[in-house]
Amino acid sequence: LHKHRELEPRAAVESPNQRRTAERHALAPNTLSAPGVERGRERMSPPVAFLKTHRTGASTVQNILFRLGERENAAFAFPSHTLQFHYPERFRASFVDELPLGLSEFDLLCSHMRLDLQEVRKVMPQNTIFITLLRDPIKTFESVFRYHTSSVPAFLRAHRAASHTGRSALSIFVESPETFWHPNETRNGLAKNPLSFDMGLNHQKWNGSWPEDLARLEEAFHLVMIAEHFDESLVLLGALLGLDHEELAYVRLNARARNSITEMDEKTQAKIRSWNVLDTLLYDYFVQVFWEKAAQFGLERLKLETAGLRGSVEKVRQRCISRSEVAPGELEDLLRPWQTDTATIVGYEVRGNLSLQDQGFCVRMLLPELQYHSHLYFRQYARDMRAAPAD
Ligand SMILES: Nc1ncnc2c1ncn2[C@@H]1O[C@H](COP(=O)(O)OS(=O)(=O)O)[C@@H](OP(=O)(O)O)[C@H]1O
Repeated sequence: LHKHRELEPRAAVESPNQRRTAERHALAPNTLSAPGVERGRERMSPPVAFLKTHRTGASTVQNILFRLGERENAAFAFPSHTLQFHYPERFRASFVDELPLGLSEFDLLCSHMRLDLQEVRKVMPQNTIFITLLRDPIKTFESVFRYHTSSVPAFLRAHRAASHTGRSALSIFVESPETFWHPNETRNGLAKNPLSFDMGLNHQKWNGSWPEDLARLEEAFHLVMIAEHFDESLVLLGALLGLDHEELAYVRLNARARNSITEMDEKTQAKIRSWNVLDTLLYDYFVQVFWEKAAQFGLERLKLETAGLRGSVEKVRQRCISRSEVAPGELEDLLRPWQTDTATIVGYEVRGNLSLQDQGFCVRMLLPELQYHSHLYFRQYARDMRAAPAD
């Protein structure tokens, strides 16, 4: 495997994201790879398009898919620039990088985008499995607000208005969101119904086509996972993709430190719900669809499999992690998640004295998105991921 390449993201101004050591890390071999997998393609699973929604637990699912793709030497449909498909623009097939030399189709797509189903279908093979992940809209919004405060104009205004008031920017925002939010302003997609926005729906207001749009999404997606039933969701994902418990085992990635979570009283929660009413509609709809799928799978079987998966998750934690919820400043570069100026994202310390094989397995399990993406991108194209084009 190539050496992990350091990246200089365009916006790397905050010290928590700066590479503080000159150390370069080689990723130890992927223990789950069959020998020689670097050369030949060893695809066993169907092609997958994973719509990576914001602040839902999607990096954790993406990590499972990254590991799957690396193991099987899959061709990733990566964005041509950065980690995201020109977000928050609506996805277009032209945002995808070229097919790797000698290949005729992509196998996996799992980077952030605003969905356009027809455009994704132009990129992915016909038998692609479509999956995504939704989270309780109140929790999602609180997380999105805190994490993306500086990059979403409406949030930034509320943040400024809150300074010196002793109140949270979130409570000030939801008290009168229209004061801070302008419908035509770009980069405000996440400021109202972020889940619906990512799903490509009209996220500003309900209209007559909503029921039809929801039904179309239901038809298109083989599985809409639910973060509140994360393990059950993974069991259903495993059944779709033919993955066993060890392949589905995960650690919770991209989580905020406790002091970066805004406490919400009931009034604030109710206001968040009403500002994001379309997300509630979307979420409730797919929770119901989820339990229909679970019933088809068999509820007793689901319970058993979930317990089995949890056992594997626990084993992986024991095997790989020496410390959890580690502050970014204490993490080595390779394992430090991307930070924003309004949220601290914690990570993990990998156990010392691991065999080379275990190191390869464990480091991949804990790799934050940027590091894993750039590793896979380099592996696929033998060049570094491109920075965002200049405006
Ligand atoms: N397994 C599992 N179950 C439940 N919740 C989980 C899980 N994995 C990650 N998380 C929580 O998801 C939040 C991060 O989401 P994303 O990775 O989608 O964020 S991002 O959009 O890629 O930045 C982040 O939420 P907050 O900590 O509330 O911000 C994570 O804690």
